[in-house]
Amino acid sequence: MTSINAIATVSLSGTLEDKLRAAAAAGFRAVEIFDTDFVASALSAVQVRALMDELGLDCVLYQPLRDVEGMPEPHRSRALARARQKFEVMRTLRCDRLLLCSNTSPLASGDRDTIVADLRAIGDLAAEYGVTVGYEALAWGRHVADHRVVWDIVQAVDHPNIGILLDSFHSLARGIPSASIREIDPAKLVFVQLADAPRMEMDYLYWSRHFRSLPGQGGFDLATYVAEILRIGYDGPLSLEIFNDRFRSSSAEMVARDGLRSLDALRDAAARKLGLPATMPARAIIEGIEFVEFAVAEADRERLAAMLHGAGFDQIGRHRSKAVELWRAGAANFVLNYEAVGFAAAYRTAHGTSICAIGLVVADGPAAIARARALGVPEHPSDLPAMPALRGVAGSLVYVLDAEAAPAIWADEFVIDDAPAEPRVAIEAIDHLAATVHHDEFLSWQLYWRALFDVAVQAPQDVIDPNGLVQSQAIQNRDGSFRITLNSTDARSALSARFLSQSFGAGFQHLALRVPDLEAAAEALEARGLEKLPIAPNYAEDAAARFGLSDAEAATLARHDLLIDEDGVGGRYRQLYSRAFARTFFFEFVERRGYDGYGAPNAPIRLTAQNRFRPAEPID
Ligand SMILES: O=C(O)c1ccc(O)c(O)c1
Ligand SMILES: [Mg+2]
Repeated sequence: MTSINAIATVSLSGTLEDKLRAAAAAGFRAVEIFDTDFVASALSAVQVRALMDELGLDCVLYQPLRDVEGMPEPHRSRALARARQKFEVMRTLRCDRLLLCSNTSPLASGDRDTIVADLRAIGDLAAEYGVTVGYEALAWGRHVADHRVVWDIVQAVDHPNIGILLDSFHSLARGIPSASIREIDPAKLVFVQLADAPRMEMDYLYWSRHFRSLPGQGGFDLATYVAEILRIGYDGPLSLEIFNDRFRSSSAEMVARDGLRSLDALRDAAARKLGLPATMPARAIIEGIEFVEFAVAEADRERLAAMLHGAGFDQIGRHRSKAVELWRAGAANFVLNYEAVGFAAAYRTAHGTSICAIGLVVADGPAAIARARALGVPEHPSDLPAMPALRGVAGSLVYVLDAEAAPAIWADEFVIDDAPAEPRVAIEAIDHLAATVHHDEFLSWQLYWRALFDVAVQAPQDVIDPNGLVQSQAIQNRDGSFRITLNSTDARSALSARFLSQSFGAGFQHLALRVPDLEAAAEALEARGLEKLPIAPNYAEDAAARFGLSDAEAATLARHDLLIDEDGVGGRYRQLYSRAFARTFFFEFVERRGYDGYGAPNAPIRLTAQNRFRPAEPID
């Protein structure tokens, strides 16, 4: 089985030197050098080779050479001259594979015999330098845009120095069946480039150059693609070639680290498809959210207690030895941590009163931790051996509770009071958590959840905030008992951006609680003093017309400031929002009747309502 992981320099930000250093620091031992990165670099080929020696990197591909086959003179001779010059550079770099991408020039001939003859000429030249050329079908190639056509041409060329190069983006963007890879002779498969991408309706070139992502961050079935490649016996490098606008402005170290993690997770997924022995435990099955932990500043104690009370929670326990309280409503547990030292205290210092950790119940706790280790996800020392902690992308913690051990934690750690006399709001459980993350880290968080846990993603949503566009991605387990949405924006004044600056970093901005009947819950919440988010009166009239509501139903929406959505196939969702605590987090109450989404059409209504409470910008 193949084992070399590589990354193309084009995937990483910075100068060529920055890119090489980041790749090596993340643990890569091999890279593809992107032609423009080298041409633009202040380093000579000799210096690049010396740096790679110092960093322990091999150059496994130089790429691309463009617009060669089918060109009329004088372009044909020029193309051969360019090829020779690249072969000279490659000799110094000690690189023996070159990527030739299919011609996009309007001058190019589609005549098959001409293309075959030109590839033979390139092959003869490559032979002089001991180079093998991999011919790649660009999805937008002028005459060759499909790897099946490339394979047909490569067979006709029949030259020892000319083979096929597969790039998952070009194959999967065009919907070419992965089973077609079985036709390829592995001895002629020169190299494999991998990229994922979100599914979009867009021309191939623009989609490829701006929206590629790491495997596990998009919508392609890369596990099947790689399984087919390994099935035919390919044992060369698997290499990430990611053109992505976010990555161009992100930390090269973060992208390189995520890149290696994504390849390891992908190899694992492909091995499972092939029934090969696994190298790490399977993605962990999440059974639910056991608790959410708040780091609370002493000064916020009363205000937070009032808000939680209004939200239907009661304190039902105290920690046996720490300044920690347990608040509960139904199956939703909130842990309020007032400790002066430790993780929560440090988190509070950095972010203010906020959600600092979540506790997830997984089917097999030790296996989940073993997988995290295999993927290089850092652990955080935990006081409780039964509850190890993983670091989330932005520093909050994910406690991992084994399903067998979870029920014991409360009675072991806490003195539990009798049930309070006041009737509670009929809260069932935590429905979902909404995380707001930095624009740069949006894809990193996605990979984190998708590589570690057995979750699926819904289609990404664009949400309109009155002050800018927010991208939202829902992630959930199979039975919907774990749901999280990731939200990010680069619009400075959007609510989620203000949350990031107000709370000094990414975190959970809102938490949704599921109730069986939102009208009854609204009455109970109002009786307990919940401060609701007022919704514009225009909304109920619009919703009544849109969903054919009775006058009574519309009046209920208006009276309780509810939002409603339907999925058109019988599913219905109703929502009620609280005001925010200290401009940082807020609650949502949801009634979910056969509905699997998050009320995305209502997000602009809610965001506009929240915007009314936005404090005036300081004048500076
Ligand atoms: O977008 C491009 O031009 C381009 C270049 C080289 C590649 O390997 C590729 O997949 C795309
Ligand atoms: Mg490519």
